[in-house]
Amino acid sequence: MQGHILLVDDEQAFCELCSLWLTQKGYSVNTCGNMQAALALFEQERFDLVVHDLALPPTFRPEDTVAELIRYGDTPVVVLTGHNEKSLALDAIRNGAWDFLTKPIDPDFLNVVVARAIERQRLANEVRVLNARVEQENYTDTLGLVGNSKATQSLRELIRRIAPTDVSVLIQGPSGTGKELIASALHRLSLRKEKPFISVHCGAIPGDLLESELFGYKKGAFTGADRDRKGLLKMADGGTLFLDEIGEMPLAMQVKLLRVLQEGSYYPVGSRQMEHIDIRVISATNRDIPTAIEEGIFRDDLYYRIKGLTVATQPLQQRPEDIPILVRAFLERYGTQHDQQIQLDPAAAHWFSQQIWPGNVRELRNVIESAAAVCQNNVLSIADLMLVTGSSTVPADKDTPPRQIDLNHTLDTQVKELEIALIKMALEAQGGNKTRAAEQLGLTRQGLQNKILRYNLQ
Ligand SMILES: Nc1ncnc2c1ncn2[C@@H]1O[C@H](COP(=O)(O)OP(=O)(O)OP(=O)(O)O)[C@@H](O)[C@H]1O
Repeated sequence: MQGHILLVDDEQAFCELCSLWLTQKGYSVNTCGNMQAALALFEQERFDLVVHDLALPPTFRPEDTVAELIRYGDTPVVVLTGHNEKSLALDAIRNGAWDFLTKPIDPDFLNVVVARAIERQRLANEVRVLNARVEQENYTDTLGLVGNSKATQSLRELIRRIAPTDVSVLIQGPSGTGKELIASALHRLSLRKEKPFISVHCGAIPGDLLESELFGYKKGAFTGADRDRKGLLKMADGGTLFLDEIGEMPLAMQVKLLRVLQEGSYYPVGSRQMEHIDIRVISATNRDIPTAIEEGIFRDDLYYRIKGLTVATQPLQQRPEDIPILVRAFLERYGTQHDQQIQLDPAAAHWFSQQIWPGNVRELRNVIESAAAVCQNNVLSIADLMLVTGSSTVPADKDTPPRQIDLNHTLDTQVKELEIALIKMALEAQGGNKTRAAEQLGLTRQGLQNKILRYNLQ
């Protein structure tokens, strides 16, 4: 079939003749005698072209038809006009019609105009598909980083540029904003990609174990060391060592790590044999390291060593335009994993954008996966979201901290509660960075510090 055409004309004999010409050329044709019926059919079926008379019942006023042509959207419309209706034809074209034909219709002319219009529609569809593909690639590229906000776009660009270099990278940002994802993307795009990517969660390994985990040990080095064990540093040799939550590393271990990074060599616990390694170090933290240095819990020399290039991740609150894209991507991933296509109810889609996500992308993803698991008939609804989040109402607005107004409490108490909630939110959103949290709240750093002390929020 060459294309599907909707022919709208109140003259039945003309419709029959025209349909015959077009079907002989391989098109399929539906005819309607008035615009109302045509629009109803247009809603139900997908047409490649509409061929439209202008003087139609009930009013037979061509201007009325011209004004309504817009309702055929992107589908090309060829209008049929009488001999002295040139200005009407021009009006129709101004209103979006693709071309016009003057009655009486010459079948050869009809054929040429219809073929051109259908070809134009085919090309427009192709462009649309290609654009959607490019857009999709922008949203989720090989880095696995979904989102199309300015922040996410810049992040991708930065990753692409710094990945092939061997420079150390410090990724800084709130929890759940993709720091580990970025570290692994940096490795995958680096020249070390064939070698190991070893991830060490510095906050999860107890301080006294961290040294033997990183450096490895010799049999008999301590009670329980019943065999030689290779450390994570050696395992990462030639590849990338990812030091997650480096801000949590005990000070004593920081000194030892600094030495390894400076010298590229170290002794495993209980060994006299020096090991040499060649690693690229990527670190991540949700702490504000300069503040940690001021507080004496992080060494400035180690900071300057690991800092190299700093990549900052933003909380979802600062890039809300990523939320719908992430929701769609996680639903699709869930669907692929479970061989199930899940639709998102429009109210549920709206709900996601209305929420504050302190746990950022991780929290968003968990909520989607839990709701997808309990949803019925493959449609994820508000009720599913309420069920998995334990909420009973939809919060009013994302800028409004969730709280109850209660006339049984004094204004002072409630203002204080609101202040505490806002300060906590800002600190959480800024990964504990007081300077940025103060900026977000419109306070000076000292002003914020005073409130933190007053409300005992340390
Ligand atoms: N832009 C993104 N696109 C797709 N998935 C993302 C994105 N950002 C984060 N995620 C997903 O969110 C989850 C949390 O990400 P990740 O562990 O990288 O965050 P993090 O910043 O390292 O968190 P933490 O500081 O708590 O360790 C992961 O499942 C990750 O795949």
